[in-house]
Amino acid sequence: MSLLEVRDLVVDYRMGTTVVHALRGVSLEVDEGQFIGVVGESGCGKSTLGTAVVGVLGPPGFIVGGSIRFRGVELVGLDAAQRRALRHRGLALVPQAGMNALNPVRSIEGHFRDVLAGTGVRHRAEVRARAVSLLEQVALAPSVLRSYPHELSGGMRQRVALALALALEPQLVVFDEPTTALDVLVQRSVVDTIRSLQQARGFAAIFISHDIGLVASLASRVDVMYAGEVVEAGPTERVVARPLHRYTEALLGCYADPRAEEVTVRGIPGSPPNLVAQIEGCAFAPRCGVASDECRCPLPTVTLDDQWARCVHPAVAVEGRSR
Ligand SMILES: Nc1ncnc2c1ncn2[C@@H]1O[C@H](COP(=O)(O)OP(=O)(O)OP(=O)(O)O)[C@@H](O)[C@H]1O
Repeated sequence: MSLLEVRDLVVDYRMGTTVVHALRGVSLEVDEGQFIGVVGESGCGKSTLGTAVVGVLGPPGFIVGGSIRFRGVELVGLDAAQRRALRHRGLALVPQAGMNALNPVRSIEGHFRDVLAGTGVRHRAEVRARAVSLLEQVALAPSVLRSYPHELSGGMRQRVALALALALEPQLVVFDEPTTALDVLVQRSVVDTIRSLQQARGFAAIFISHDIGLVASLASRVDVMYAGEVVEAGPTERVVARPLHRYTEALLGCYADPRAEEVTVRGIPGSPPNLVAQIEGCAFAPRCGVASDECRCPLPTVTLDDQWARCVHPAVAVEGRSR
């Protein structure tokens, strides 16, 4: 049994009569201690997936189908109190580094007090000792406890968010674009901290990013999302070196290897589809250079070793093809 099993997850955002179909049947698995990446362009549903998994998706977002099993327990359909209890027993979210990840009028110590209260740690001295130890693990000084979020740099706030997530002693951490708002050097040092914490503590992780290069440096497996679906998945090295789906191929073309002799970066023409409309067949077809009429019909799943994609015209010769 996997630590996390997501099956055919469907999530809509409902605003009056408008419905955005943000997740259109997403399935993925994460094993104990496994580090997976979820990549895709803005608006493809990555954050929706992350918030649904940790149980913090709220109106106007609704799970309308599918299943999320964590350690064999079905999370879909739990009430808020049950979800909260479960979060304190193994699931944590590290959101983007922005100010809104932390309460601007609460000191950092106050944040630790709130989070640790949920784990039964309430005595002031104990809260302080745990917080100092957690801050140390993310390379922050104890004096940070007295600070308010606006007094810290973006990188420091991101480290605080990381320490707060670790306070829950999670078995699975969802990192939602944790370094997007940071400059490149700070980004690198936060990523190094995430990597070494994961190795030391052995938690499983879902690292959400639009940057497939960054994900490749961290995750052993990657799921590529487009328009609310996983369109390709497999071991990261294989997906990066030999993408099957034309969208993954295009996404990889957007990132340059700075060590390459000749650097060419291509954008992807057009933009992702509007998720209000129903989509028939491959959502990437209108932007794909090799699309045909078949791409507007139900799609085959093509496989090569332990990599798969839902694509009519895979970028390399495949071994298997099934409907
Ligand atoms: N609170 C909301 N209300 C209405 N629509 C939403 C809401 N949150 C997300 N959406 C819509 O759901 C779809 C998926 O959004 P989501 O934020 O999950 O994508 P994403 O891949 O995480 O994008 P980004 O990288 O920009 O955060 C988009 O069409 C988005 O506009």
